[in-house]
Amino acid sequence: MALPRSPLYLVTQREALPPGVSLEQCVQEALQGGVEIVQLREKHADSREFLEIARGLQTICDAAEVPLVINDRVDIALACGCRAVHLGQSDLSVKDVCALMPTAKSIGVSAHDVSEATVACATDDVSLIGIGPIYATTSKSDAKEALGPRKLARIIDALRAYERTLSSANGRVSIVAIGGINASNAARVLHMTCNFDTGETEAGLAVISAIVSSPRPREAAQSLSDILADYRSEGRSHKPSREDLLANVVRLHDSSRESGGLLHHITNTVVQNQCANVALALRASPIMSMSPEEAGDLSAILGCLVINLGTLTDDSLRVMKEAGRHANSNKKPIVFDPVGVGASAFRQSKTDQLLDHVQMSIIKGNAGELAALSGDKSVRARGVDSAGGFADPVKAVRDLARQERCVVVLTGQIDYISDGMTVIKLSNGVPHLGNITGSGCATGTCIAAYASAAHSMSTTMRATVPQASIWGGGDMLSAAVGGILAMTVAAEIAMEKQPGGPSTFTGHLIDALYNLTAQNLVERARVEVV
Ligand SMILES: Nc1ncnc2c1ncn2[C@@H]1O[C@H](COP(=O)(O)OP(=O)(O)OP(=O)(O)O)[C@@H](O)[C@H]1O
Ligand SMILES: Cc1ncsc1CCO
Repeated sequence: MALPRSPLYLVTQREALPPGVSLEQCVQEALQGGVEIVQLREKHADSREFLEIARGLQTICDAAEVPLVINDRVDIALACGCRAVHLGQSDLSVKDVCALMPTAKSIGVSAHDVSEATVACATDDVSLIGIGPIYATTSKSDAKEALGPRKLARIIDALRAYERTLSSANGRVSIVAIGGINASNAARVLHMTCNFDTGETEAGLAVISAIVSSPRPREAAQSLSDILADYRSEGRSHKPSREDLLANVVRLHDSSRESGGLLHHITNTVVQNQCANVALALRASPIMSMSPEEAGDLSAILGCLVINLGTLTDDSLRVMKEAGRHANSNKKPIVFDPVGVGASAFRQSKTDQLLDHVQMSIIKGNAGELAALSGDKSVRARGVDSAGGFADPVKAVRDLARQERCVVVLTGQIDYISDGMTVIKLSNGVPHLGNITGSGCATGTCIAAYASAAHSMSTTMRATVPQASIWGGGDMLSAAVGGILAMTVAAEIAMEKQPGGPSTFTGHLIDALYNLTAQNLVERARVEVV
């Protein structure tokens, strides 16, 4: 029986069953809900009891045509006629298991980092690797530090890159993510494991308590199986042309003028007023709220959340995490502006925490900020400003979009936008934008206004990146193009009013944003799909 590639994988734990429920009942129901592999894991049973349970589950799994895997105990697997085992790092080696069980059909191995994962996949004998723990878990007493979905993605990327170097006929190993996964965090895990070339997840989900401890294991399995299905069936849509993009921007512009959304800003104290005025000029409704207590209520009605790191404190980080969590579970877009992230170790480490916790839809920053996010030391930052640029900005935005699985916007004299596949170059704008504080922050507000429109039009406008559609609920690539065009084209119109300096320029800029038409955007757009 071949293993499914990204399976819903149940690991048993009798101690976690609700009172009165037998393991057989639980597994039976879980199989009806869509579980595709069952692993029998018994840490406290004696050998005879273990074998008896294994035989019972083997019968149930055979009837459902689902593979049963025995954790750790090759002797039990041999005795019950099961030819699949799963091994931890301190269990028997793969080589020893192959010697004991030459007829093994499937060997799985647990891994916590790139080195353990690559060692496991170097041999033809391993067909599945379980990577974890992804989140903190109570199901394993000796569990290592939680990896989080971003580290999981990096391990999978490294593993797949390593597989490509293998000259043997090794097939691609199946991967499952394990540790603290449940219906509320599963989509984030799958989002981060999506392969950019196929649009499908590279990993399945292994769960213990989310199914075993549920009073309704069939429904619990079914909801996880439905989430997985979203990440298997999404086809990748075509790369948009310049004409497609501009047509999308026009639709977003018209929609936002008709009914602008609510833009919840968690932003810095320097630009609050300016961003609220920019939102109003674009017919959106701003609300600057810093209370975690109301983040849930706001999330239910908002069009887009803006998270801006400008004057970060531990208190504001708490609000960002709480609002981000709500926005993610309500599938609302989030625009993240990592202002000055490279300026201090404090900002860098808090940003890492935030990105582990919240899936952004769009990240917008100058070169210094984006270089800090991607760990590129070649671009320097000066506080909140950038003191240089990328040697290859096209590659920089594409790579960061792939790393963070979202749309990335690089601002500067030339702006670049990528969803990880397509890169768009925008050359509108005027130098005065660099002479007023917070023009980048206000650009984040412009992008949020178009992202809100994209979210509300998500049923009619399909995203180019399937996984972005899950988190932004709409075409975030076109929204980013719309937001940048709005700011830079309005700035060009403002300059034509001949402002005396940065202060009058700011006034003209708000007026130009207020009077901006879709025709202005299309006629002036200097946009190129690279
Ligand atoms: N020299 C320039 N010529 C044209 N457009 C520019 C220039 N400098 C900035 N812009 C535009 O200004 C907007 C803000 O980008 P910028 O890179 O200045 O943000 P930032 O550094 O994050 O700003 P801040 O920290 O003040 O908020 C972008 O839309 C960008 O296109
Ligand atoms: C100057 C400044 N300092 C923190 S945020 C901010 C606004 C521009 O990013």
